[in-house]
Order: sequence, then structure tokens, then C-alpha cells
Amino acid sequence: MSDTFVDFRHVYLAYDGAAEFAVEDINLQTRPGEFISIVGPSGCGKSTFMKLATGLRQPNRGSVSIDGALVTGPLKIVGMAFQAPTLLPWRTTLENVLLPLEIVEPYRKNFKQKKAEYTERALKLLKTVGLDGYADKFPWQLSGGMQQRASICRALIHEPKMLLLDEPFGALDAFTREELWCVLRDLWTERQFNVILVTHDLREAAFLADTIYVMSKRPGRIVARKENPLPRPRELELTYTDSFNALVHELREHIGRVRNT
Ligand SMILES: Nc1ncnc2c1ncn2[C@@H]1O[C@H](COP(=O)(O)OP(=O)(O)OP(=O)(O)O)[C@@H](O)[C@H]1O
Repeated sequence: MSDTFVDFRHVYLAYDGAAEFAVEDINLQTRPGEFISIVGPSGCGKSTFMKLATGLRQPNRGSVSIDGALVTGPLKIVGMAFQAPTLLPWRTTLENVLLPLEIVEPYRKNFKQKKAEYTERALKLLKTVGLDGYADKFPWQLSGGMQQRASICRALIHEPKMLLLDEPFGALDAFTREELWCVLRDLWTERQFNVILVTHDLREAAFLADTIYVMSKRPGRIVARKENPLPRPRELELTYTDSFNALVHELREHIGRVRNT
């Protein structure tokens, strides 16, 4: 196994017809199992970074490798969750969670034979995120936080090596958001997948990530890399400590600087 999981080398990407690069000279390496977070002002290229990491876009210059292999097209080893949970309203929670296994190879071809095993896997995952007993409910019967828990299960059902989260808790109230930080922390601690979390919430990045990258806008560049000094395991009480606030403050200063330039 390679000791680098995500490997961006001098990556540039301009969208068709754009006069300038959306992201420029991105260099970033993660170790296997690392949890990284990308923060930055709106439009700085965080989603573009995600598209490059999953192979939905190819760089104009430079290279992107994941798990030792050059990325040349969409990757299958990725699970994704976004700000809107995007559950299908006519499917139950369980059916929503099973969806990737029904449509993505190699699961698709033996979905019928393995349905009992997959269902068991999905129910276990739902239990881990606190949705025990909600498998047969429809999305409209769940709160926003519950829907987001289900969408994280859906992102993890095929046991991806990499989980990409784009503002996954942005639409939730502060209490629910913090609950879900703990859900994500526990899943990651248990399963040790690689995480890239894009967020505007500096406290979220400080609570969850091993390493935090700050991006500037136009062109999107990584202007700071901060290794999170806070020890694990992390409990929510940590967010009331001076060391936590100092880290958030330091990140805020970086963001302030890039917004003023
Ligand atoms: N499909 C596209 N075609 C052309 N330009 C694009 C496209 N997607 C993004 N851009 C441009 O690339 C730059 C980076 O956009 P991106 O969506 O990656 O930023 P972001 O940091 O994710 O923004 P936000 O925080 O608002 O979601 C922006 O200037 C945006 O206008």
C-alpha cells in the first residue's frame, strides 16, 4: 500500500471558456486514513477540488493520484454526501441506502442474490448512525438531521475508501450539526476511510479534521495548511476549550487575509 492516499501535484484547472484558472497549483498529499478539511470563501474552488479528486474533471496541468493510481476518469472507490440529502422521496430509508448497490457495478449484477446480506449491512449502518427503527420510513417522515444521517449511510454502503463531504451539515441547526459531527467522528474512527470535508464552518473543521487546508479565491490556491494539534479522541466539550478557540481563531485569520486580498 502506498503511504500517500490523495496526491495532487501542481494541479491547475480552468473551466471551458474561462479566462482564468478555477484552481491553480494545488499541491496536497494525505496519508491513508487521514481526515482533511478544506475551508475557504465562497467560490474559491472547493467543489472544483472535489471534482478533481473524484475524477469528474481532469486537470489542465499537473496530476491527481488516488491510492497510488493516476485518476483518469470517475472513481468507484468514493462515497459522497452533500448539503441537501437528496434522498428519493418514493423510497424508504433502507431502499435509499441500498440504492448505490443496486446501480453500481460490481454490486449491481449480484444485487438480487445478495440482497439479504446487503440489507443486513444497511441496517447495521443505520443503527450506527442512530436510525435504528427508521428503515421503513420515507424521507418525508424524517427530520433534516435524520435525512442527512441516512444520506451518509448511503455514501458508505459500498464501503468506499474515500468519503467526500461537501457542506454536509450546512443546512442543519447547531445542535443537530454537532450531533452529526460525533456520528461522523465515530464512523471514521471505526472504519478509517479517507475523508475530504469541504465546509464553511471552521469549528467543524477544527473538531473533525486531522489537517485543515485554507483556500484563497480567484484563482483558487491553497494558502495555508494547518495540522490540527488537538488530541483525539475528541468530545464536544473540547469545543469550549482555549486550545480549540485558538485554532478556530487562527483559521479565521487566514480566511480574513484571503478575503481582503
Ligand atoms: N461548471 C463550471 N463552469 C464554469 N465555471 C465554473 C464551473 N464551476 C465552477 N466554476 C467557477 O470556478 C470557480 C470555483 O468554483 P467552485 O464551485 O469550485 O467554488 P466553491 O469554493 O465550491 O464555492 P462555494 O463555496 O460557493 O460552493 C468559481 O469562480 C466558479 O464560478
